[in-house]
Amino acid sequence: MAPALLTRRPRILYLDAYDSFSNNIIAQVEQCIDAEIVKCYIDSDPDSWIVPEAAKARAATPAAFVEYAKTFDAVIAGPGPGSAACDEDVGWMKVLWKLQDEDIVPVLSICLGFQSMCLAFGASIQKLTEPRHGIVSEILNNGTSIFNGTKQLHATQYHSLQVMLHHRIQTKKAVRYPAELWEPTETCPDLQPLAWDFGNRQNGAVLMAARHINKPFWGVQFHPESICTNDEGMRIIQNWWAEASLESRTRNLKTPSSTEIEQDIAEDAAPWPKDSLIEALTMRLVHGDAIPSSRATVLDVQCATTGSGRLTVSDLVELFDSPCGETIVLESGLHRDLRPMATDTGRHSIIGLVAPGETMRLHYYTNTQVMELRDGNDEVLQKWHTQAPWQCIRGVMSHLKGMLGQKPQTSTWSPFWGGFMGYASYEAGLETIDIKSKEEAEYPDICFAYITRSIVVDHQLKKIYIQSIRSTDDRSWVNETLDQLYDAVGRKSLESTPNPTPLPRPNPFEQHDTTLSNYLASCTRSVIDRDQYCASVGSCQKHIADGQSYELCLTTTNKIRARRPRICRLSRTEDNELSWKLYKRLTARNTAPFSAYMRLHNMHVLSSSPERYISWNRQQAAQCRPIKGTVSKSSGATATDAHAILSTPKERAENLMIVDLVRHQLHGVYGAGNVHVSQLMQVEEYETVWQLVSVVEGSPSSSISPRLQTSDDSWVDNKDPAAASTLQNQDKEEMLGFDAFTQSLPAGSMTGAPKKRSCELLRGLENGERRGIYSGVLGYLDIGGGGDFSVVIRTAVKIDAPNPASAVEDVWSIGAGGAITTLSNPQSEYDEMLAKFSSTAAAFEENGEIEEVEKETDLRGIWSRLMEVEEPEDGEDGGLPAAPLLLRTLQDFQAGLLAGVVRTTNGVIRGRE
Ligand SMILES: C=C(O[C@@H]1C=C(C(=O)O)C=C[C@H]1O)C(=O)O
Ligand SMILES: NC(=O)CC[C@H](N)C(=O)O
Repeated sequence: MAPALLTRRPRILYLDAYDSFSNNIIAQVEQCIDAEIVKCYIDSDPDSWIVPEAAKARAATPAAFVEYAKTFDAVIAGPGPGSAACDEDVGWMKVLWKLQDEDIVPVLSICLGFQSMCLAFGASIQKLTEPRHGIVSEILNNGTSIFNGTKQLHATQYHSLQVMLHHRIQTKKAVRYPAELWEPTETCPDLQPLAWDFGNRQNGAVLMAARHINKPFWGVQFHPESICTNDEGMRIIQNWWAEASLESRTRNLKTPSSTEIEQDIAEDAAPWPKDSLIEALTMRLVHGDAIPSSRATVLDVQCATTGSGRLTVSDLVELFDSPCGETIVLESGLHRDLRPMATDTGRHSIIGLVAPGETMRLHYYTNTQVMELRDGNDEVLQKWHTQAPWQCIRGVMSHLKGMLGQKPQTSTWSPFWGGFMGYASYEAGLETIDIKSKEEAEYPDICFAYITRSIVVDHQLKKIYIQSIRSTDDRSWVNETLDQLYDAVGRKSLESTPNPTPLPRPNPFEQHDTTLSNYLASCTRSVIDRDQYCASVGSCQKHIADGQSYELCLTTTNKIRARRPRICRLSRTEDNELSWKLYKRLTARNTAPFSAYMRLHNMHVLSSSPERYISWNRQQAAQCRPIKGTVSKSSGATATDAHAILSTPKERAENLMIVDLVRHQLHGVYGAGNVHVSQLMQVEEYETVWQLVSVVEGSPSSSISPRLQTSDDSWVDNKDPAAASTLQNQDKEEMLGFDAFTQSLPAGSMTGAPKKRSCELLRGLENGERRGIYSGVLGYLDIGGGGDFSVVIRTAVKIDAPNPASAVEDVWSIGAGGAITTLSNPQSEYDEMLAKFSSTAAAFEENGEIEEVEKETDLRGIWSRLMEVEEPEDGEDGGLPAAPLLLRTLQDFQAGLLAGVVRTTNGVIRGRE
């Protein structure tokens, strides 16, 4: 902690240039300095900020900003997309550098902020030869000023542009004597260099930090807050504050008191939607059209459990006839011996029973901003206009939680008791960051069914929970279902006796079904053209080189078309069952910890996602598990090869950027000191792949209310009206997970960073097409306060034609893509996209073998490069010869293999016969 030189708690203004790392900086500063930090965007109207009354009347002018800035002890000008030379990209930052002596405020500028500062004092901004995003390097500094006492500094960089002081080391690539490195130049006499990076030969010497020689302005080009910057990052902030607070001590600020601020917030934030509306909506959801009894509704969790034996999730779903109608299944993929694929993420499967005529739903459409409450027949009961759909859902969840009565009296816990199951589209996510989608969609952007009856399977304990949260007593249903499942478990066990080994999963590819066979035979696919995709990758890289983005997750929508069987046109049940069969083929071909089947409204969603977006438990501890980096085992790559590929700077940079982005999102909700990276870029071994996975966790701070601290078993229901105000605070604490869920949309691994600018660019690059359910999130919101959502990838989506009875063709959309960085190879990116598409498209192939996809010639490149790889002699035990194998070739090969262009037999690479 830096020495406190001010007699009161200092206030620091954080100017946010719409970066995806801002909250990490704020959290770091809060950990170094006991200060109040106020975050404002670079283009916000100062009048709309929490300002003293006097400043409130003024227009959004630089003068108003100056008045506002003067109320702070210091300012941090943060990083962001774009260029310091573009006024819109830096907003109010440029006013800082012109402050008159009497108004001057100490500033720490970071990255874009640093570039803006240097530009103001004579430097120019130039593109780096090789952009540096997510790259960690050793920074040479002179140990003075903000670097005072620093040891070896390793820091993460996120920049494409650099500051040119026209220093000899930059122009001549040499200095006359070592101390010249730290001297101001003739062009920029006011800027003293404090640090340089020599880590990249192409870029030469890149300026990493500077200070103004007689104004209290300091700046760094690197990111002191990144998870991969070492502890010296903290020391730099402390050093800055030690110098900045000396300046601040001499200033006499008129600062608003914190009660004034709170009042302002309370006045500004219009309480929407009204609590009474939310209550009415919740009642409608819970009671449908039934008239609620006079007593306050209590939702008891009625629950029974039994062993699952050898029953699979599919067996259970079919037992309830769910494939015939609407249903939602969240399935954790299992190994062949029925063990969970992943113990952390794949322990449970959840079947949401959608009762015909009974299950209520909420829909929301981004283009019209209309929300609908629908009844069990999918008819609209009520609809209303809202700009705050998530506030509405939040309110309902909060109310439902308040109605929770008795919890299950079981020794173990099911993560879902009942509540909402469904999805939010990518566009619903975009709306939360103020990117509007005006195009009409044929399906809702948010779709949640209110699930009151559910079956949860704990694959680890081999236990089934049969649960109901109906407002009326549902004991008899629970008991009948228990008997039904008990019998089914017994039957399945008899079927497999006397075979002592576990039953293999049924292979849907071996089961004969004429309708299905004909359907599959009629399938044709259309995949984006290689040149077109590579051109888009090139455009992404141009935007990155221009400093507009650090990483862009480019995607495309591929299609599979099939002739619709007559029987499916005639019978909705048959149509639904066909989707279910396709889902079973998908999970057999591409088993995944976040598989999901959803038939609701006009949507058929078949998902085999490997990626968790976010989960949070009932105590509000959240976990995100971003994946960036995959190596397929079937390529013949050994664990050593996988580690080698996944430790290349390209893969690590991709992963690091998303880890920092996810930390930023969680910091925004959980606050400084409560966000931890519990796993950083570890290679995890799965059944068929190695993955580079990080785990970022947010936990409620230790000051949280005792109610949340209690274990589930000692839950104390707090309905005492006297505790109302405490409850209001508790509401915030109890919805932390939900808030992290909504405030992190759209999922960062599908956008890139910085999120907002990247999403805007991607819309242009993807021709403004909706990504829809693909790229969205799918999962559940539990009435007990928890939740779990996957990222919707490796997923096929079909939307019913307006008149399904006469439609002759089914169109399945399968989105696929990948993160593009400056180090990406466009051809390999196409192959990677194709591989991801094919992992899902495989469900639509007749014999389960992957057919050659369109544009055969496209794949020749991979093959010819593979040919350069030494082939094992005939009869020699295969395995890829590791030494001559270029990493790039291995990646391409892997993509080719997934795409079905190449395959291995005993580890020896073969072309298609
Ligand atoms: C875009 C997709 O996947 C995303 C991109 C990944 C990557 O670039 O490595 C990995 C997992 C997903 O976050 C997709 O599967 O379509
Ligand atoms: N992280 C940043 O602030 C980046 C600044 C600027 N857009 C660049 O790429 O150089």
